[in-house]
Amino acid sequence: MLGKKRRAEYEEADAERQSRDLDAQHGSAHPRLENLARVRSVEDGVVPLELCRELVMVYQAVSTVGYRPHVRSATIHDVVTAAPWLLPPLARARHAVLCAVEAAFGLGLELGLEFTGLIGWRQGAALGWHHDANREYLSRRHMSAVLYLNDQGADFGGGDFRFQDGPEPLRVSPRAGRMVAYTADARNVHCVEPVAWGERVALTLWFTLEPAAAEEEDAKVAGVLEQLLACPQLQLAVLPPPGARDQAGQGGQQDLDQQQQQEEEKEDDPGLAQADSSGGVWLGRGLPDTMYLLHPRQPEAQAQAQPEVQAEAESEVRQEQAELAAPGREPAREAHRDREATSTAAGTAAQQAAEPVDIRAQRLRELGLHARASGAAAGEAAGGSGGGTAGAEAGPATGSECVWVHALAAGAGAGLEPAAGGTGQRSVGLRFGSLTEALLATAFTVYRLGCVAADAASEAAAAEMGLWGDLAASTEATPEETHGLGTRAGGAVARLSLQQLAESVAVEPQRGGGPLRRYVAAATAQLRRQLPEWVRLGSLLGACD
Ligand SMILES: O=C(O)CCC(=O)C(=O)O
Ligand SMILES: [Fe+2]
Repeated sequence: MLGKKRRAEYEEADAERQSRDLDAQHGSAHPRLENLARVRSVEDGVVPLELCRELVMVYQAVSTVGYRPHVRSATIHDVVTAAPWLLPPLARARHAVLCAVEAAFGLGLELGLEFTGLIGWRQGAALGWHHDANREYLSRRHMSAVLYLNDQGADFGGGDFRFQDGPEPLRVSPRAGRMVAYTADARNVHCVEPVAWGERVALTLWFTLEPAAAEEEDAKVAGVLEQLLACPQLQLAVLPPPGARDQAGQGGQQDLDQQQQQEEEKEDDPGLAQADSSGGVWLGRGLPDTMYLLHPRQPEAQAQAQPEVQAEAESEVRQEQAELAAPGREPAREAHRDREATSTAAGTAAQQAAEPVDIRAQRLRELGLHARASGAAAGEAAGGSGGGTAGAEAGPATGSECVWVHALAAGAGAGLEPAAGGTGQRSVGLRFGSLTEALLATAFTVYRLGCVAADAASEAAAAEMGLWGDLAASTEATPEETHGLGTRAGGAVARLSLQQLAESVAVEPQRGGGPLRRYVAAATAQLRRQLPEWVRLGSLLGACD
């Protein structure tokens, strides 16, 4: 708890801040936002209630005091630093909000995330009239979105959000799953009324139209994950990528045995053979390569015909990884020099193309995770040299570039079906919107493996697995939810959830054995060492100050 003196200091600073807010010179709209059809939007059901509850738990586990009186917060950076395995729900929610904001304002994939934070407002917390770009250093904040995670009346009293003037609605009463989004400029002066009791928890996001600013948050998160995944305790016995026999793992005889068995299984395992021949991009040092084969999705015939392009992509990824690992790095900064120009092109293409174009795919290409022009019109327009093949089996065609994880290409992903519109092929493509998302998936999967190993040993881990189990049950309702990292406007792109990816690892394949199962056995043995620490941190879930 804060001492009285410190609290008084905070309150004084806050009062001063608020009094300056409306005098601030900043607050003119970004040119792109000047002529929007609307400047604010309120929408319910932006994420499922289960996800809201989960995020409240993440908030409780990670938040700290400090940034204003009676308010606690956990930024995405706090979460990745303190408890990276709690990132996936945060990543899912921020992605869903991003999609909702883009759709509501017709911003066609132009927004980048500048700030992601879980914020809890306790009794007495309030915020006077202000707009969100009211400081020089905040001028790159162009759009704001607040996703409420719990319910006024049930979890807290007071705490209404109000706009000072302008279009209706002028008052927004927080409830779980409700989002208020608005331009951050002076057209949207707003306040938060005092919280009378309880705790009001929200996911607050700021978006930017500045490409460089859009990268910083993700780069920080990816940087921490990279470090974590490279840490010795998490070094996994890496099975060699299919076909890369000279890159045998470090685990001695056991790995060699696994490798041998894997080779044997390839004979009757078309999925694995396909992954092998398409020569995808392997993500990350020390990662479970059998699970994370990133490669641009393409017809099989092309996959075999263009190995050199794949090789180029692979070496670009290695270079990128080296950059990520280098101290003082500024990842992918150079790649963004031209982004403003290309994103304008992307915007035009998005308007012209019948299907949406995913600008995050462009970011992936910049990161070197994609290097192929395969003739998709929208993709070419969006990036010049890029382009991918529409997802025939894993969702309605989008014409956008994709990075696909051929998860468990051996088809061992029990519980993973091809996404909506699937043709029933065994190879399952998972689409990630960014390197960060892919890394998050990795971190999450590692965590899940730890949970599986802890199964019998730890009540804390088991309780948490129960939570995930409930979520799994709740996501079976509709294909959209099942594949729900969120659907883009018009539902044109379906995504598999990270949870499903994790489950694909945790669930033992029905047909028994296979490289996946052996991988899980080897990895869990190693992860067990890490487990006590996870359990200790996991038990912080639900703890309050
Ligand atoms: O939590 C809310 O409803 C709005 C918060 C807000 O206006 C801000 O953080 O700038
Ligand atoms: Fe605000």
